[in-house]
Amino acid sequence: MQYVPGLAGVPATESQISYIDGIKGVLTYRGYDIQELAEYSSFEETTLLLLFGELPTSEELANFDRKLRENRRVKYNIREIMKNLPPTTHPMHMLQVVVASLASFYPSTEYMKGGTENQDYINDVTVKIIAHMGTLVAMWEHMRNGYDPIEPRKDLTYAENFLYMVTGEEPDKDWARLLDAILILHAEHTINASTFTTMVTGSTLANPCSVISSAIASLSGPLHGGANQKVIEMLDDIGTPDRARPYIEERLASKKVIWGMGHREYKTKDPRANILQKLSVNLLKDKSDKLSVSFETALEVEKVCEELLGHKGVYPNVDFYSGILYKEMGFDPGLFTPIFAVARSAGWMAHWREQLQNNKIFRPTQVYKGKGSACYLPVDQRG
Ligand SMILES: CC(=O)SCCNC(=O)CCNC(=O)[C@H](O)C(C)(C)COP(=O)(O)OP(=O)(O)OC[C@H]1O[C@@H](n2cnc3c(N)ncnc32)[C@H](O)[C@@H]1OP(=O)(O)O
Ligand SMILES: O=C([O-])CC(=O)C(=O)O
Repeated sequence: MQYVPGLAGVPATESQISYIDGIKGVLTYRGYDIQELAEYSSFEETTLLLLFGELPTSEELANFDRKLRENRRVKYNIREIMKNLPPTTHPMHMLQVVVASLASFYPSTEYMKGGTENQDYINDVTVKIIAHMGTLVAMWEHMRNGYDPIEPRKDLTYAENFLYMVTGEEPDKDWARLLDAILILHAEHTINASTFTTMVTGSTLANPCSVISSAIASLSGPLHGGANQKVIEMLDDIGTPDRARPYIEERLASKKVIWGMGHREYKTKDPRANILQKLSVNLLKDKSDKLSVSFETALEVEKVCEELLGHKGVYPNVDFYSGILYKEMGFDPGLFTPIFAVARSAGWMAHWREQLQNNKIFRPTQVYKGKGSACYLPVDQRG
């Protein structure tokens, strides 16, 4: 029996949701190329595609969109739970706690029987969780700064409402479209750590709110979704493009990772990093005729890393350019990973549902390396 660290290359499931070609740099959701979806689809439509496997008809889309809009508002008790968190709570920790607490309001006795026989509960809770994610992140942005949250609106798309709830201003259509594309790009990515967490927790038939809470915890780590905040901190630390090379060389010499670089599945540049880089250029050009210092520094970091790490197949991943976009859009760095979580809730729910269709509890084995047998000695007889 061979142990494979990190289960690298070990299939954990059979899935129909998304596909990666890590050599060619291709990502598809249900067969549709990510570039096309980012350009032409909406987060709402992409979510339906991920959940049900087909692009929806206009009636199906309108129906789903209406349900998402109707489920944006959170219960008073949830708001009270949030009020009692210290304002220093990182938005990812808030999200983990509050999404777990949703289980109190959406208990899962029927679904706990297993299988997918209670399809209404599964569909309702899917909408509830995805609709609530954006609301909770936007609410906390005000609450952690000592202000009352802004109520969600039903007349706006998911991305528009998120922008409105964070800024309190009428959402700019171009920025909402940009955020929509960002949400699509982050919505799904095969069996990454947080999706695997979803599947493991889901396989025990835990309440779906607990399932998604565990996925949020997994995404928060800096080796996974938490890297997007680390990237902007790193770029700020570097300061200017001319300081990139010595900074990278020093980090590599002390065996530290370069944030936003490298990926288990891609041995080339992540296709989403290419798209996010182009979106950054467009946004920056719209705002001024000069690129930002962060962006120039990022380009230099990418160049130096290609030279020093390219032979290991280490190139920019999805987290490398997203922070620059968020920064230009005026989001606080604490919001970067939560925005990722909002988007990824679509993929998590799709995998949770797929797991239930043919559930078998995850219970791998181990290669035991401990003592053969040990003889118990009472504490007063130990040397
Ligand atoms: C949304 C996401 O989760 S995307 C990933 C976000 N995470 C990051 O950006 C953190 C930085 N990146 C990393 O730590 C890694 O690349 C991971 C965790 C993403 C993938 O890890 P693994 O698939 O286990 O790759 P592994 O660590 O084996 O890397 C292979 C080689 O490349 C090197 N390498 C990989 N990523 C990096 C990096 N970011 N900086 C420096 N060296 C790196 C490793 O040191 C290793 O070198 P070695 O063969 O000489 O020992
Ligand atoms: O796939 C992974 O390992 C990490 C991830 O979630 C992504 O890149 O979107």
